[in-house]
Formats: sequence, C-alpha cells, structure tokens
Amino acid sequence: MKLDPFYLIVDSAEWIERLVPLGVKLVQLRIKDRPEPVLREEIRRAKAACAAAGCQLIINDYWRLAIDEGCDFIHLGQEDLMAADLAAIRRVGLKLGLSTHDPSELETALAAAPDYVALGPVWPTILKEMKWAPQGVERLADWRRRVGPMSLVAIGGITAERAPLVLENGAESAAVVTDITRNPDPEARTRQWLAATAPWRSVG
Ligand SMILES: Cc1ncc(COP(=O)(O)OP(=O)(O)O)c(N)n1
Ligand SMILES: Cc1nc(C(=O)O)sc1CCOP(=O)(O)O
Ligand SMILES: [Mg+2]
Repeated sequence: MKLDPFYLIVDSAEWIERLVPLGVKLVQLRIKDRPEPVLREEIRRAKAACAAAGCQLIINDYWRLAIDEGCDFIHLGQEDLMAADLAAIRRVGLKLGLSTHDPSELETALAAAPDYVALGPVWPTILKEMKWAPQGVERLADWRRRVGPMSLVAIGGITAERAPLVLENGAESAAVVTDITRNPDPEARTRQWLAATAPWRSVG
C-alpha cells in the first residue's frame, strides 16, 4: 500500500466536499466531541464525497462507527489503541494508521502491525497541546530507519513549503491541518500543497 504524499486532515464532511474535488487523494476525518448521530452523518457524507473523487478516506478515533459505516481505513492514537479491539478491526479488514511520538510508542505501534505509523509533531503545532517537543526532520529520518519499508506519515506544523523537507527525509506522506484550514484561501493553499508534493505522487 502506498500513501499519497499529501494527507489532508479536516474536522467536517463540509471541508471534504469543498477540498477533495480539487485533487486531494488522502483525507482524514478528525471530529471531536460530537454526538453519535452527527458523527454517523458526517462519516456518510465524507464517504460519498471521497468515493466520487477517488480519494482514500481515513476515520480518526471512531473505529466502531467506521466499521458500521463500511469505511476501510482508520487512524488511532496510542490511547485509542489501548481501548480498541484490534482483533475486531483486523477481522473486518480495516486498514490501520497509528500515532507515535517516542521510541516506546513506536515499539507498541509496530507490535500491532499497522499499515502506517505517524510521527509528530515534526514542528510546533497550533492545533492542539502536545506533551512532546518538536521532533525535527532528523527524528523522521531515524524513524524511517527503524520502520523499514512501512509507510511513514509526518505530522505537526507542516506547511506547503516544509512538505518537501519531510518527504526528502523519509516520510511517505505529509499530514496537514491548519496550514490549509486556517489559510485565508484554503482552495488556493490546497492547490499549492498538490503542486509542492507532485514530485512524490505516483501516477494512476
Ligand atoms: C496522521 C495522524 N497522525 C497523528 C494523529 C494524532 O492522533 P491521536 O494521537 O489519537 O490524537 P487525535 O488526532 O485523536 O487528537 C492523527 N490524528 N493523524
Ligand atoms: C492532530 C495532530 N497529531 C499530532 C501528533 O504529533 O500526533 S500533531 C497534530 C496536529 C497537526 O495539525 P497542524 O498541521 O495544524 O500542525
Ligand atoms: Mg485519537
């Protein structure tokens, strides 16, 4: 499995409907603190928009809803992983991405045999408070050596200008939230991301 080099993360189906048709091929729906019926509706809309655009949808956190709604890829953090039923996730064939922030988390993640591991925050992020200092691109190169051929996602403080740096240092994909969603022109910024990551994109 090869990930697109541009991994967009958004908090609503509306963002997905707006930005995915521009050519985004990998998107995560990361919604916090909404009631289940709202989550279900968001997942359904996101799934429809991604299917129409040939985009891989990844559901953050809500692995049971992802199974119920027929999604095929989830992302879990380390705490999410502890609470999850990995056997049930595997039984239905869900692909799995896992967060890592230090070597012990990487060991835990690798033991779960995920489809990718993410390392963050590469740079400081304004999206949420993090207990880890920025890792830097050197840490990313170290992760690449440790994970071997497994897909590796970089996250945290990545901008369109910084994306090539992470892709040159071992990441297969660069994940982004605020550089796009808090940009005054998210569509134009998405196009800049698509252009910046184009040299790493496989055709077909
Ligand atoms: C691609 C990617 N990497 C890391 C995260 C963070 O996941 P987690 O640690 O569970 O934190 P929340 O995003 O759930 O707040 C992610 N979502 N995606
Ligand atoms: C959701 C998330 N997880 C991270 C991790 O390191 O696990 S960093 C992060 C925030 C990414 O947002 P932005 O692109 O705006 O910095
Ligand atoms: Mg989580």
